[in-house]
Amino acid sequence: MGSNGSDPPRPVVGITAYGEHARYGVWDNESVLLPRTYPDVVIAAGGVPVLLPPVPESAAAVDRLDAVVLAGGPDVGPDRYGAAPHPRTGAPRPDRDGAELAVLHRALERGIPVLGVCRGAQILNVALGGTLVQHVPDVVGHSGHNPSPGVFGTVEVALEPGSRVGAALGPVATVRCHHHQALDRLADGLVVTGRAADGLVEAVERSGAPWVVGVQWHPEEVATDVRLMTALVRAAAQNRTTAP
Ligand SMILES: N[C@@H](CCC(=O)NCCCC(=O)O)C(=O)O
Repeated sequence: MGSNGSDPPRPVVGITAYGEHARYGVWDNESVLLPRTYPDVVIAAGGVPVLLPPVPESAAAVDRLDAVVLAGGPDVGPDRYGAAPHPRTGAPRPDRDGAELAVLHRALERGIPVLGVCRGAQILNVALGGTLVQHVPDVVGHSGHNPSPGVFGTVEVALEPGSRVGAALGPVATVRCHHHQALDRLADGLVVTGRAADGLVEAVERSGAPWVVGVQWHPEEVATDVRLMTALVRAAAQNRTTAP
């Protein structure tokens, strides 16, 4: 039941989190972390956020969720897509790779909506058999995708009419980006629905139900624009009413 006692319950959205060493309060230890912007944008879109730590048990938590957000984060291990590491690829994070791949596969099995953000779009492509460009400047230069550490670039993206991102955002979106990798060979079952002017893939989706979208940009970085997250939460609510 919703907060006023009569509305339908708000969709519960699991968000995958970082496992990082961190210092805060009295703590100086391994921590489960996520920028606050992620839960805030889920709440603003009408969902209830829960964190999914980078542990195998997070896949079991998917059975209690209505939707999943695969958050941004470190580089996906190249072994996950059959490549040798590029010198600029970050240190492997097998715990997070393994947990997110398991979360995603369980979400797809259950048929609940998924939004992959930046690394999350890359995980989506790798999970379904695609590959990644390991260092964008090798291909097109950074062109605003990754200006400097801690700074998000501004990129204009052309979106396919009739796609899920096009329906949510219109034909062109100006987005915030921070990535040095990108989608390369597209996985079977994914279609490109958004590209930057330099040709980099910025958005992909699976056709048909459920709602499965990956974006190379960061919708959670623009608190005033919750349209994409709202599309995810609406799809989750719709899915709950139609699921067997
Ligand atoms: N590592 C990948 C993914 C980009 C991404 O998710 N960026 C946001 C967070 C970055 C971080 O935590 O280091 C890439 O750079 O392409």
